[in-house]
Amino acid sequence: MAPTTTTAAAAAAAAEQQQHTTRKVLGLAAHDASGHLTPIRISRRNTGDDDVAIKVLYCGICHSDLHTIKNEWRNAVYPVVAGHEIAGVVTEVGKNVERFKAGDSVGVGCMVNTCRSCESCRDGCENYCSRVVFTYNSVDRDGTRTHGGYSGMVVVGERFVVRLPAALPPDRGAPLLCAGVTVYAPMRQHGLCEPGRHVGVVGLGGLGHLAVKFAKAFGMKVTVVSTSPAKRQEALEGLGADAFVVSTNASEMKSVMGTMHGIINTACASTSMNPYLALLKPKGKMILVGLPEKPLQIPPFALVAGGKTLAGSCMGSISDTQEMIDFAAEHGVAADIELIGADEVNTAMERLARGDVRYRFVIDIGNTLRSD
Ligand SMILES: NC(=O)C1=CN([C@@H]2O[C@H](COP(=O)(O)OP(=O)(O)OC[C@H]3O[C@@H](n4cnc5c(N)ncnc54)[C@H](OP(=O)(O)O)[C@@H]3O)[C@@H](O)[C@H]2O)C=CC1
Ligand SMILES: O=C/C=C/c1ccc(O)c(O)c1
Ligand SMILES: [Zn+2]
Ligand SMILES: [Zn+2]
Repeated sequence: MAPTTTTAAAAAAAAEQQQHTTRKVLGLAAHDASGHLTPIRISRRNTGDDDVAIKVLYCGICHSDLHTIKNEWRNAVYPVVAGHEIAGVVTEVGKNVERFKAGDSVGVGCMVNTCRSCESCRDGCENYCSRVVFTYNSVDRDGTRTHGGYSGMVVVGERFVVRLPAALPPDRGAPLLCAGVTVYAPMRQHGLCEPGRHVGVVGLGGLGHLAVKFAKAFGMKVTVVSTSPAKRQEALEGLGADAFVVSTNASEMKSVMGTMHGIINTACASTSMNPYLALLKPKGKMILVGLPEKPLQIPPFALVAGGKTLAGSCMGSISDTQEMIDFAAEHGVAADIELIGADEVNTAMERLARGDVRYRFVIDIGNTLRSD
C-alpha cells in the first residue's frame, strides 16, 4: 500500500503545484476528426522570467489549421486548439524580457520553441530545427501540449514574439504571421524578388493572395494560376496581378508555358506537378509550400529536361518574420480578410474547405471570446 499512497500524494502535490503555476483560459477546440470546434478551458503557464503574456486580439484561420483539426496529416492529438496567426497586446512580461513591455502590439506565428543548439538554430533558421515546437498540436520542452491562438491569451518565450508596427492594422496583419512569412521567406531566399522577373502563384487563397502582393511590392511580373475562374477579375483588378490563367484551361496554360523564372505553389490539394513545372523557363524553380494530404506526382522528365528545381519551404525564421512584417508595413502589404466572431468559426471552416473565402478568415478573438 505504501507506494500507492506515496504515488497518490505525489500526484496531489503535482496537481496543486500545477494549479499555482498555470491559469485557465477559454479556447476553441476540435475533439475529433470531424473538426467541429467547441469552447474549452485550457491551462496556460504563468508568465516565466523569459515569457511574454499576450491577450489575443485577432487570429487568422490558416488551411493548416483545417488540415490539422480534420487530422488530414494524421498527426492530430485531440483536443486541438489551433491558430498560429496571432496578433495581440502584451499584458505582462517576465523579469528577463527586454524587447517588450505591457501595451506593446505583438505577433506570434507557427513556432513557440526550438532546441537552440542544432545547426539550424545556430544558423538562424530555427524553423528547420529538428525539435521545433509548433504553436499548437505539439509538445513543448516542459512536456506540456501547445495550444494556439483560438484562445483568449497565450504565453510565449520572448524570442518567438515579433513586434507589429503601428502602420499595420492588427486584424489584417495577423495572417502575415504564417501565410505572409511562408511566401515571403522563400521568395527572398530563392531570388524570386528581383524586379522585372516573372513569378507564377499557384492557388489564390490565404498564402497565394499575399504572394501576389509581395511579388508586386518587389516589382515583379505576376501570373496567377488558379482553379477558380471567378477569381480572375479580383486577381487582376483587386490584387494587381499582371495575368491570370485557369489551370484546367489548356490554351490559357499554353500561353504562359516556359515563361516563368519561378513559381510559388500554395495549392492545398493539387498533387500533379507536371502542369505547373511546364510553365517554368529552363532552370526555373518551383517552391512548394502547400501541404496536400496526398503524395505528389512528378514525372522525372518534367524536372530533368529543363534543368528545373523543385524545392520545399516551411514557414520562416523569426528574423524572416520580423523582416517581412517591417517590409509589409513599409509597402502597405496586408491581408484581405473576412473578420468573424468566435461563434462563426465552424461555418468559416466549412467555407474554407470549399475555397469560399476572400482571402483569409480572421477571428475577432478580443471582442468575441473572453480572455479569462
Ligand atoms: N509550408 C508551410 O510552411 C505552410 C504551408 N501551408 C499550407 O499551404 C496550403 C495553402 O494554405 P492556405 O493558403 O491557408 O489555404 P487556402 O485554402 O486559403 O488556399 C489554398 C488554395 O489552393 C487552391 N486549390 C484548392 N484546391 C485545389 C486543387 N485541387 N488543385 C489546385 N489548387 C487548389 C485554391 O486556389 P484557387 O481557387 O486559386 O485554385 C485555394 O484557394 C495548405 O496546404 C497549408 O497547409 C500553410 C502555411 C505554411
Ligand atoms: O501553416 C503552417 C504549417 C506548417 C507546418 C509544416 C510542417 C508540419 O509538420 C506542420 O505540422 C506544420
Ligand atoms: Zn499556417
Ligand atoms: Zn534546433
